[in-house]
Amino acid sequence: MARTPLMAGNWKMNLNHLEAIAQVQKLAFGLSDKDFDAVEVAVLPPFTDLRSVQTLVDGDKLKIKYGAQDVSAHDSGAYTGEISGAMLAKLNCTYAVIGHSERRQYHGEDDATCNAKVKAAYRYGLTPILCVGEGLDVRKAGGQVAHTLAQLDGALADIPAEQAASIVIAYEPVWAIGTGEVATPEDAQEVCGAIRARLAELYDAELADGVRIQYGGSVKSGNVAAIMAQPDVDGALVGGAALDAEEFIKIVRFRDQ
Ligand SMILES: O=C(CO)COP(=O)(O)O
Repeated sequence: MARTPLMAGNWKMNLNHLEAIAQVQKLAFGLSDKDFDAVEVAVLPPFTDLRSVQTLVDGDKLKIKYGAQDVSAHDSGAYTGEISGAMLAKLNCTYAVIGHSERRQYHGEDDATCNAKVKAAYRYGLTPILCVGEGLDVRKAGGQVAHTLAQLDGALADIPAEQAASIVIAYEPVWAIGTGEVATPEDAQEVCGAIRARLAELYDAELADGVRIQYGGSVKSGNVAAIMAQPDVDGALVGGAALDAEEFIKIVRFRDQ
């Protein structure tokens, strides 16, 4: 099955709502219909930017998709500081990132939390971008596949095939995030291939064949082509390089690099 590559910019805690408007305008100006025919492009701004991004995307009928960097596991109520799936759906978000390593590391999110958030995303029609990946200790011990697949199993517990068919998985080895140390294309393929094989076991081969698996961790215009050449890598989840519109556009145009 031909999987449309997904290039998504995770802005993390960068760019206020005014800067977000400028950034999306730069992307819209720089990208052409030809780009959007070949690649799905998404931005994942902070919550406070989403309304501005929605207004711009709707008003100018932009083909850029957008989503949130997290979603609450709860539907509504006394959860100070949380943002619900219903609120994100109301903003026409397509995606919700779930289980980013920074949420796991700094906010105590575990696989059960991720599972609850995946369910919450699907309750409101949001597509999860589920992040998985090992830290340096696990990598040094050669445990990257087992570790990453255990995260996948945990987050997908009780998720039916109708829902899992649309999920996006982002393999982000923690040691490669923001470090400038990119995984080799072979490293990325090893784990992304194992993720697809596990999806085939958990569901079936056809479903696994259709799911997009991104690589994330120090992706730049200079390394994206080699990573995208791997058979089981269907896109990139880009952090730092997504804050530079020109650089992100080059990443979208990975075939030209
Ligand atoms: O965490 C990431 C994307 O979610 C990757 O970040 P960097 O591209 O800055 O390494």
